[in-house]
Amino acid sequence: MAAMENHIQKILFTEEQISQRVSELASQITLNFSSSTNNGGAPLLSSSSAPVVVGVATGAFLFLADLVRKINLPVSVDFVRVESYGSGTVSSGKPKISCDLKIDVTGKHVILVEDIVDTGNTLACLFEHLKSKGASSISVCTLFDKPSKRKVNVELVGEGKFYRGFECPDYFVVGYGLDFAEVYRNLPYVGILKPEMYS
Ligand SMILES: O=P(O)(O)OC[C@H]1O[C@H](OP(=O)(O)OP(=O)(O)O)[C@H](O)[C@@H]1O
Ligand code: HPA
Repeated sequence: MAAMENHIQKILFTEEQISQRVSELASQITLNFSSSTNNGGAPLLSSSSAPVVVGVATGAFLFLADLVRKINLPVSVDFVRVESYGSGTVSSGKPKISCDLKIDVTGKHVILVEDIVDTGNTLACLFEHLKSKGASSISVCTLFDKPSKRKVNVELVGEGKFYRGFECPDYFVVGYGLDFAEVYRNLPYVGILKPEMYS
């Protein structure tokens, strides 16, 4: 067994389950944004009306990379960096945007891609930010959703939709982008750490 696997108490979502669900989410997004199709073939959506897919760094980097490769639309891709957990397991409650978008999203459909929505603080902060930039719709695509921990709910903007991969039980989870103190993001699955790894 590899060293990092010895740190894991339990796997909650396997690599195969994640891959399958990412494909399903990508298909839903492709379908929802395809206004017309070419004899059942590729969507005719123009690149100017195709969505801007914004990954929330760092956690969403793997999910974003896997998701966009399965979306059959001429999307643009960008990142925004927001931090609120530092090296702990509890939200500071005050997310900070430490790196802004490169793409101008004025009048564009934006899909925010998150690894996890937990308290909702990060999403709420990003929604205010994107609304102030004039995005015409804001959707969320999160691989994990922990509704039991929610403190803030966001109201979707325009035709925005909420795409959710899995409901996550009330554990602090790591892997597939999710970290504890910046470690474990490169695990291909998602699980919980042994209690001794927090000390
Ligand atoms: O709903 P919330 O309680 O706000 O939590 C969700 C956010 O927390 C994590 O980011 P974090 O601040 O740890 O930064 P990271 O992406 O660099 O790990 C995660 O990647 C989400 O962006
Ligand atoms: O469960 C979690 N794991 C890692 N990062 C997180 N950020 C919010 N919730 C989590």
